[in-house]
Amino acid sequence: MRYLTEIDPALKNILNLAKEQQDKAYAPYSNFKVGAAVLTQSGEIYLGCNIENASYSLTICAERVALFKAISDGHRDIKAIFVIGPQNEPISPCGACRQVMLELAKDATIYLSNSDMSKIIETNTKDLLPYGFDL
Ligand SMILES: O=c1ccn([C@H]2C[C@H](O)[C@@H](CO)O2)c(=O)[nH]1
Ligand SMILES: [Zn+2]
Repeated sequence: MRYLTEIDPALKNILNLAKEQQDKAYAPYSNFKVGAAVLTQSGEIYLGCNIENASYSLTICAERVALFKAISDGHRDIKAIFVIGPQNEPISPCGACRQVMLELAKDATIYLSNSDMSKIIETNTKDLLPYGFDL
């Protein structure tokens, strides 16, 4: 895990797409809008936002939406995941997302950004979930 103060321009473009996706978030309960992007090895990009529900626990996080879109399109080769939140510090994925990423994006590089992309953490699934459950 390391802190980046700048990011490769190609990656920054993808992070920007994730940022735009924050506007699409359906978050009337928390008003906490998160955007995500998933990059496949073949270069395709899938975007996601968080989608909440009046039955709060049914909420799904932005990164799982983006990842499930990629998986449901047949991709099993996830290269990178980008998540951007509304705070001044980089977003931190919840435990459920960490478990899902460990299974579906084992070898991905994960970029976690604050709202203005001035603080970005570069990490991976193992660092995010040491000793995670697997069969
Ligand atoms: O990494 C994260 C952390 C939180 N959320 C969402 C879930 C909920 O809608 C809102 C507040 O927790 O933010 C995400 O989408 N991704
Ligand atoms: Zn989550």
